Amino acid sequence: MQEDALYPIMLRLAGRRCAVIGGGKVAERKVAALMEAGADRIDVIAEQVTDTLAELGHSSLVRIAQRPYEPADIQQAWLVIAATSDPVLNARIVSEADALGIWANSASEGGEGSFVTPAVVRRGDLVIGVTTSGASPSLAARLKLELEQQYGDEYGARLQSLRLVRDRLLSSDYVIRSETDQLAAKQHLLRAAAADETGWQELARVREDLTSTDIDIAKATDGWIDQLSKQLLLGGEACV
Ligand SMILES: C[C@@]1(CC(=O)O)c2cc3[nH]c(cc4nc(cc5[nH]c(cc(n2)[C@H]1CCC(=O)O)[C@@](C)(CC(=O)O)[C@@H]5CCC(=O)O)C(CC(=O)O)=C4CCC(=O)O)c(CCC(=O)O)c3CC(=O)O
Ligand SMILES: NC(=O)C1=CN([C@@H]2O[C@H](COP(=O)(O)OP(=O)(O)OC[C@H]3O[C@@H](n4cnc5c(N)ncnc54)[C@H](O)[C@@H]3O)[C@@H](O)[C@H]2O)C=CC1
Repeated sequence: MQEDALYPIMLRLAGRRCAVIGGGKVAERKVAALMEAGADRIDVIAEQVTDTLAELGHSSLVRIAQRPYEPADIQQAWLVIAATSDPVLNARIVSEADALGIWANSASEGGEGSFVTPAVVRRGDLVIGVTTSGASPSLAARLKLELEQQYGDEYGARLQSLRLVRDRLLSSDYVIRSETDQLAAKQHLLRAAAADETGWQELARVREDLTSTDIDIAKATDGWIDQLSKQLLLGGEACV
């Protein structure tokens, strides 16, 4: 195992305070990424900020303190990004954050702090993060472009459909009549649904056409599950 290996996780930021120190182009990109990830309270501390950041400062999401960094700036934060133009200061900020048990990233030295930020592709609930562990941020950006071509917007719709099927199948009152091992049968169907190209499209179409009630969606969801059951299960029938 490589000593500097990274452990990938996806963090939930809503309701958690983030602090970005620095207000240049890099800080701007980090703030945008935090907002895309659902952060709803970002403190920016910087001597100078870009016009875009100044504009964001008018919203309730981003609060800007235009002055040099002070250690008290991170004490209430859950996550800190040090993106000033001073690498020594960035190192100090992440080590102060580390000591307080706060997630910390340094934009000027990938080996410092508790996390690095990947290049990200978002398609609804699908989130793909790419990192080269600091070896080549440009390659991470390049691979992101390739993945954007490969995984289009349809993946958002696909996941919405799959979530419906999964919620329905895993609800405790959903019973597959022919099966003794309910969980194994349900997991079998869920794996098949993830590979199926037609069911999710039909469900997405029904959702788009939906004018009246949720019943159509429930019916279409059950229809997809039934179709998979017929192909895959002995009794060939799923029901409540
Ligand atoms: C370690 C890390 C720390 C962190 O920031 O978390 C880090 C560190 C550094 N980046 C530097 C330079 C550049 N970074 C980019 C771009 C991105 N950098 C990102 C992440 C990371 N950069 C983390 C590891 C990522 C990984 O390897 O997987 C991306 C993916 C995401 C993001 O920024 O959030 C984003 C693409 C976003 C997108 O396109 O979607 C470009 C290209 C460009 O701007 O076009 C360049 C110039 C070309 C080049 O150097 O390749 C320098 C030298 C600074 C200097 O010269 O002073 C350092 C410092 C060092 O090397 O230690
Ligand atoms: N991680 C990444 O993706 C990349 C990182 N970098 C690194 O990120 C850093 C920032 O890059 P840019 O945004 O382009 O720089 P920049 O020069 O545009 O902005 C630097 C910001 O730091 C602020 N600052 C400096 N000293 C400060 C202090 N004591 N207290 C508070 N704020 C202070 C300045 O006011 C300014 O807002 C650089 O160190 C660079 O090496 C550069 C490119 C990509």
